[in-house]
Amino acid sequence: MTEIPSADAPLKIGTRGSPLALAQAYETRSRLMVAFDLPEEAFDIVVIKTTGDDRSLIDADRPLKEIGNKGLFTKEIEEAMLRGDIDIAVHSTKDMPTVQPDGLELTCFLPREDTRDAFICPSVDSIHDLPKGATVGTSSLRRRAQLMTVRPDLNIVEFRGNLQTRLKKLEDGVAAATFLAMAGLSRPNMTEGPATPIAPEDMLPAVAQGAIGIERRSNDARAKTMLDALHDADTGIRVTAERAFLAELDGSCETPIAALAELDGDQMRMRGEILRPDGSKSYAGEINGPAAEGNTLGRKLAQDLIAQAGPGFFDWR
Ligand SMILES: NCc1[nH]cc(CCC(=O)O)c1CC(=O)O
Repeated sequence: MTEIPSADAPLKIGTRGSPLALAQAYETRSRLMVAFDLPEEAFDIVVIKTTGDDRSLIDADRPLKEIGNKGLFTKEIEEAMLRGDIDIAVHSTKDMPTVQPDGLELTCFLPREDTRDAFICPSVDSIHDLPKGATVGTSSLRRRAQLMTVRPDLNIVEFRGNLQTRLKKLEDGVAAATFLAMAGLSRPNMTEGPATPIAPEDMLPAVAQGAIGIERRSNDARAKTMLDALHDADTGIRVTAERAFLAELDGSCETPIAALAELDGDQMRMRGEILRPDGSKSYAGEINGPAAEGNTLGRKLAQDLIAQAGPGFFDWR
């Protein structure tokens, strides 16, 4: 077992307070307890409220991107870590900007779970079976654009809040269906219910969907030792390639973007898609190559799509 430098004080694990975020923090703590044979008391879970958790902002039905897109769920957590109030931060990597602030790094990824989206609908099992003009709820720009390419007749409304809130809205007839990441259902153990996984061919997931990422201060030797032991190399390679794709395209959350890198031995297959927000145009592509060059593959795929889309594609921004 690796020796932990100066393990006297508990390791402070920062997280948001949502059921999904807490489940991710508990999973991280359990893995550290096993890896280093430590008791629960060796850790403190510190809940931090972020802009994205501010009910007064969230309850107003404004699209998330208007509230402040980049780092909506991460800014306050990163500030706490830079101050030393927490030592590590557990995130859904999907919510993370592609670049971390000076002094912090995101280099630890837990084994990736189901990357697919789920179709949540009490009445039918597929998007294609929804009645003409049906109302569906989502606050995701990507899902909205992808839906509009296949079902331009649907009435898409802003849908926010945790799983319970959304299910209640479906019950109340506010919408016929909604969408969630499969990983967001399984982590807090809420797979029961009207959820059908959607194949990536039908809805390519968001960059890094289903991957928990753990951030730390660059100069924290204890945190580095602990997180190095949890890191899953394959997940790291996949997520890094997808984030390179995202960085090359945009970086902000204003463009509907999807990507999925998969490994077969030392080979990577990566699919990507960019869309106009209204679904009127979408460009998709695929690239294959050595996993060791994942970063380059991600950037190349992004450039291919930019070339396909032609000049002016991003003009609506
Ligand atoms: N945007 C919120 C968010 N961030 C991460 C997940 C799910 C878990 C994951 O993909 O890691 C979700 C919920 C969702 O998209 O349904």
